[in-house]
Amino acid sequence: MHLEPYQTKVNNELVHSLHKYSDLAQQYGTPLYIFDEESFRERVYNFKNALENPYFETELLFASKSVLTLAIAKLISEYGIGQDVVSAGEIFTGKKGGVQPSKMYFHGNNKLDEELAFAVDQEVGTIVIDNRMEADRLNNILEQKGKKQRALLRLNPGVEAHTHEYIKTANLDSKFGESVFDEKIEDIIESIYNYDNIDLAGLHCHIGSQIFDSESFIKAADEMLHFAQRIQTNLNIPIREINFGGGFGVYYTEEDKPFDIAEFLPNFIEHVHEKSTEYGIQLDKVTIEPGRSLVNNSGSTLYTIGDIKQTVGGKKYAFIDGGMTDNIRPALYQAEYEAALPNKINEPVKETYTIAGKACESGDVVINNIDLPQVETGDLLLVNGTGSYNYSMASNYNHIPIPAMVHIDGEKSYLTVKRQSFEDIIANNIL
Ligand SMILES: Cc1ncc(COP(=O)(O)O)c(C=O)c1O
Ligand SMILES: N[C@@H](CCCC[NH3+])C(=O)O
Repeated sequence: MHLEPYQTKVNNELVHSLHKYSDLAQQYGTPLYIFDEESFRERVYNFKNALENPYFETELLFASKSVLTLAIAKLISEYGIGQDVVSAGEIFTGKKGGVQPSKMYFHGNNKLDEELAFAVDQEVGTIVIDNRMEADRLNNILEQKGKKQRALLRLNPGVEAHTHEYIKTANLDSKFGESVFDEKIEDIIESIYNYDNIDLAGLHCHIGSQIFDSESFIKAADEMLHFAQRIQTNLNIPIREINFGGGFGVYYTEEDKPFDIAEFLPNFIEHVHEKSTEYGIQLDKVTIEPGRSLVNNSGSTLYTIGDIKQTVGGKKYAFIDGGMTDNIRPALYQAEYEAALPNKINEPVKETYTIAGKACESGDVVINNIDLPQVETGDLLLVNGTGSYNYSMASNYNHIPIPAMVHIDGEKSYLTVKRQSFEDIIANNIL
């Protein structure tokens, strides 16, 4: 078996600060979600820079389903980016953290009446209508309140994105949006446009998540612009904004080859400009709403190794004090991660381990077969690339408390989410 030098297994962005981790573990305990503000700021800056252009207004929105806490919401508002929300809960948290509702885009395939009413009352800037029934319900709510609401319609452009089945969103049977291939699509758009209380500003699409083929985004843009031309020509309805969603792939392991956003986005914007000019569409605004690619590699999770077990079948387990309750992705999507032992960073690789969590579930494995130096009880294990869809998908299965979260910024660290207590877990129980 050939084992590579240990350091190459570590995501570059976090290598420089490996020495900090034992201090953080001492101060905050483990398991611990760690969020690096410096790299997040840098990514926001790169995205914003790459969107600048002389043709139309652009806005960067953060898909807050990927991770949302009051502290993250505060950063979003400080960095002047908008928020993609998918529930009244996300609107509530975003606003509490300082995001202006006018900078929110409200998505979701079954927004409840209460949620729509809440969004309208909070003066959420844009509601992304998912389907014809929702448009009808929204208009009724607006009529009752005597209000007008800016909206986009979510379309499914039918672009095939090569990603995990569960995180594809634009195949023909997707539950999201209305299809451009629906024979009633023009009627649907016309009736939404004609509602007195809905200001239909344009269209939205999102073709899936963790996508590495930049061509898929170009194809989706072509489809959307072509469709916008059809709507403009056949219905005389102007499309002023297109929101192209998120979905840019990120690095988890060596198999992932993300494209460079700073290179891709200016070309994408240029392409959108050229195509919209060719089709005679006067776009005022273009929006994108990445989640994962803004935060994933700013996040890591620090665990403590507990027991180590050699099975009769020959597998060597190193158990951690967390697992699928703080990171469901390996169990849900066979997602892969890299990890390191911060206190043994210079030691040579010794053995292959399976990193398993403590939940009562055989599938509670965070990393299958990772080569590490000799792992001992009490070692710290740092799993990289957990900044998105980890905290936001955490659960209390087995009544395991959700870990604390700490933000680091250079030498500074501060707690942003307290570790759950057992009392917190049963806070809503009634005896
Ligand atoms: C509508 C919408 N926008 C944005 C996102 C963010 O995706 P990602 O985190 O892959 O950038 C998602 C999630 O897939 C989504 O459903
Ligand atoms: N939660 C998924 C992505 C879903 C994106 C939201 N539509 C993940 O962890 O990869």
